[in-house]
Amino acid sequence: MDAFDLFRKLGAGAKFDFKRFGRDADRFKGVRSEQKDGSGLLSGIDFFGTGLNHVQPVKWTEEEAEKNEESEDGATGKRKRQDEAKTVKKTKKKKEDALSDTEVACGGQQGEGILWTSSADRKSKGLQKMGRDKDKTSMKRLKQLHQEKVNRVRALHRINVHGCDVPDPVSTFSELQSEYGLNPRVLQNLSSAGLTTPTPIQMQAIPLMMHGRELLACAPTGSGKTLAFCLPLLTHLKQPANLGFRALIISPTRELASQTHRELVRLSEGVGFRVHILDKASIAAKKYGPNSNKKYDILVSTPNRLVFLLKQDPPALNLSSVEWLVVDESDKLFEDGRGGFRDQLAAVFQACSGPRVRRALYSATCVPDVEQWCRLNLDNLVSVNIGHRNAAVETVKQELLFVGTENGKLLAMRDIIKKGFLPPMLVFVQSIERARELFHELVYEGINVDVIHADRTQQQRDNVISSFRSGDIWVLICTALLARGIDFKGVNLVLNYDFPTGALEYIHRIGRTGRAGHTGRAVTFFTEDDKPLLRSIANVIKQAGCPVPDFMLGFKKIHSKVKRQLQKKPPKRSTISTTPHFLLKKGGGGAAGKGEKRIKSADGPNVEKNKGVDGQKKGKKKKADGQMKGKKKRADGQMKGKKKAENLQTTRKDATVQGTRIKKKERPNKQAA
Ligand SMILES: Nc1ncnc2c1ncn2[C@@H]1O[C@H](COP(=O)(O)OP(=O)(O)OP(=O)(O)O)[C@@H](O)[C@H]1O
Repeated sequence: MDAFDLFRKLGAGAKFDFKRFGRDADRFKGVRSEQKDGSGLLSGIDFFGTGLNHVQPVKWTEEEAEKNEESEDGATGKRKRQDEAKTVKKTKKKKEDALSDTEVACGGQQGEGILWTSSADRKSKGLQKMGRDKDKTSMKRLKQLHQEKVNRVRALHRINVHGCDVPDPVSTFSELQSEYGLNPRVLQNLSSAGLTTPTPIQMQAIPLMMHGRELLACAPTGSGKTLAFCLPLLTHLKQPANLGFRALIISPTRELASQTHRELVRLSEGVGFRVHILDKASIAAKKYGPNSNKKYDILVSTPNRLVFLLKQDPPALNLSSVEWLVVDESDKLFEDGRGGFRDQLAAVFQACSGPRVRRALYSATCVPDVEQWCRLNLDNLVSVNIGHRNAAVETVKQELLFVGTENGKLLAMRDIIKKGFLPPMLVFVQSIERARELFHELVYEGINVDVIHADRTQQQRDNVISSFRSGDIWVLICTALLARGIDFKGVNLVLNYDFPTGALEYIHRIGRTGRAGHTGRAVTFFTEDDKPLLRSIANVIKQAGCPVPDFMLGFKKIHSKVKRQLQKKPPKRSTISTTPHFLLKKGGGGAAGKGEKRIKSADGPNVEKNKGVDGQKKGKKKKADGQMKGKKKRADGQMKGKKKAENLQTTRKDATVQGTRIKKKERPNKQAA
């Protein structure tokens, strides 16, 4: 027996993989059988060119083998039959595939003996069907891999999305240029502002808005929501057009509106967009009324001013060209009753009557009411949440401090000042009256302190804000007016002198520090009176990873009705003031502000209703904090003018005021009203 015979015998019955070993078969000059039937295909091959065909017929496929075995069994039964049917189907398919493969492999040259083609040849001739299948599979696989990558990015940045056909998040600002046509000049403005990488909310919300999707976005305080809605607006509008306002942004306070306005102006520098903010109603009516030239593109406003203009006859503003309506601090604007803006918002939505209007709602907190409204009213809504909903920002170190009584608060506050703190500090109180009282207590401590609330004139408010930004004021006492959206760079400490009226207000208040990745600290005083809300605030603190005593978490949960009541009407607290009332009145210090006259705003009664959030008091006679008297004005104890001494009374308090003023002179407050 020669080597060939031996090899052939050894190889008898073995399957030969022609796909893999086509070259070898070629080398050994295999001959193709003329039989078309696959079963005879291999038996016709003379592997070794001996002219003899001793090779045992080879079973065609494993399936066929199985089939044969089954039929030999003679097994019956439904399941078996089903299995058989399946197997037959599979076999048929495989056979077809094999046949077509064979046909391709044979090059269609029948009757000339088998001409084995190499695998390279077969590839080149294209195993078309297999190729197509392969393409499909690889496309599917690629898609799957891409989705996995997108999911990983979202998980990494804690981006949660709900909705269909959500575009992929972007990871750089330049992607916005290449994929969505962001104006290169805007990109340049971004980088000049030092903004290089998008924050998580920007990564996901910007592509969504670029695709024209209506959106409910919820992301922590200081996480860059403003940019997340400003960039898509600028891209969508492309360039200035004299069509009237095409984008509208509503903010709950005048301070926030002007901050957003500034941001838009900065971003669109060099592009030419006309970004406006509603100022005085009378001027606005002329500027934007029916006879205006419509040379404006983007409007930022508080709801009250806007509604005031819309309600004029004829309306002093036309919003029918609006293509994007953005509601910032959406949960605040959806609040109804006192302090809320629901009715005004409804009027604004109605006025944006154009067929192409898209809406986006943003906030750091989200309430079920807003979510439900969005589900019912927005088109193909997508909701985006970054991290946990309604959670405090994790970059703030939060503390709760029991201070016993109202007097205890003042002592604790003085203690903070005495021990030393790093300015700037924001101090929140629950009412305008308490803001004044605290101011008059602290102004004698010799620190740069000022106060802001809705009863101060717009000019005073603007001055206070810019002084605080520039570092002239170190401690700023405020009401809820500054709780939302205001972006003071580098606030180091937020002090909740009065307990917040709920968890959401707490989240916004403490969010004035620890912004854009910076760290901050928040201290919250509490007394027995604050027990009902202690549990929910403690939960927020715990969720952010800060320690809270366990007993607080165990307090009884209060009914949501009680919560709502507390939100609207915080507990009555005894006065902060340590000076008898009659002395304050006599001195005109106005701690209680009793001498103030309430003056109706040009914005109508709603402003009055919403004081503390969106109010500007106007009129011929203005008195802020009871400080202005006739022509002589004092801004919360900081007196100006030549005849300051006239205002000084012979009270202990006024003597101290004088002392404070001397200190103030050492650090002149340029912006003081
Ligand atoms: N991509 C970015 N990279 C770095 N800083 C950014 C980026 N985007 C925004 N910022 C900065 O982060 C700060 C906070 O942004 P912004 O005021 O938009 O926060 P916010 O999410 O609207 O907060 P709030 O809920 O309190 O209104 C701003 O000073 C802004 O300039």
